[in-house]
Amino acid sequence: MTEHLRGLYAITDSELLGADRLLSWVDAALAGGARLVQYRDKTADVERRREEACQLLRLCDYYGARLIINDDLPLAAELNVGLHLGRDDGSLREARQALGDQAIIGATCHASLDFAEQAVEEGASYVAFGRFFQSVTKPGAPAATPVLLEQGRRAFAVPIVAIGGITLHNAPQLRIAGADMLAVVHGLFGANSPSEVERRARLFSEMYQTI
Ligand SMILES: Cc1ncc(COP(=O)(O)OP(=O)(O)O)c(N)n1
Ligand SMILES: Cc1nc(C(=O)O)sc1CCOP(=O)(O)O
Ligand SMILES: [Mg+2]
Repeated sequence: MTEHLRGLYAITDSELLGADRLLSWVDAALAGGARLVQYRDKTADVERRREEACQLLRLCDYYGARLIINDDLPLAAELNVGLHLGRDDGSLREARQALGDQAIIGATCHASLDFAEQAVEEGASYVAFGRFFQSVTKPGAPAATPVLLEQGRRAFAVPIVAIGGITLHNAPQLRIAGADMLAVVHGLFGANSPSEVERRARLFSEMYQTI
């Protein structure tokens, strides 16, 4: 499992990527080296969500990457994939029990080492800190600073994910501060073509081969 928890973590956004773009933009991110894909769809259309998640799972399988579902434990359990939970998205312990030992389960920790400690205790596979920069996708997310990544590295054995406003320009400082994964929405998918998404994904991924 841990070999997937290093490098680029591509997160979809239902407002940014309509149904016409979702698969080809994610395909490009995977072709560029993304190791995890999070399906983050905030709509209530259960059937479409299930269908899109199945299609994304097939793509992830093809590229040897792993799929994570945002917020929705029943869907993650149905597809036997990973799950990301925020502070108000339900119990990590229950999710771990439902999905089993091998599932990748991530937890939002904002800028709090205490939240991270609790998440690790409750069975999180990785802890996510952020937002590190101004985010187009989630402008109201609480702010964090890169020193938190250094502290998190020292305190926890699980991989550390950085999120929030990450671009090719500002990512290296997070990589250097200790982020195992860079979780990116707009800085990856806010592009006009799949070839541009693939180019960005390749450059994010190369940060984990060269530093
Ligand atoms: C990798 C990663 N980190 C943080 C989040 C944010 O989760 P949450 O606070 O539950 O907010 P929503 O994404 O549900 O709007 C995430 N999704 N992924
Ligand atoms: C979904 C999410 N969670 C965050 C947090 O800080 O917990 S920031 C964020 C948005 C990430 O999108 P972008 O890469 O476009 O900023
Ligand atoms: Mg959530």
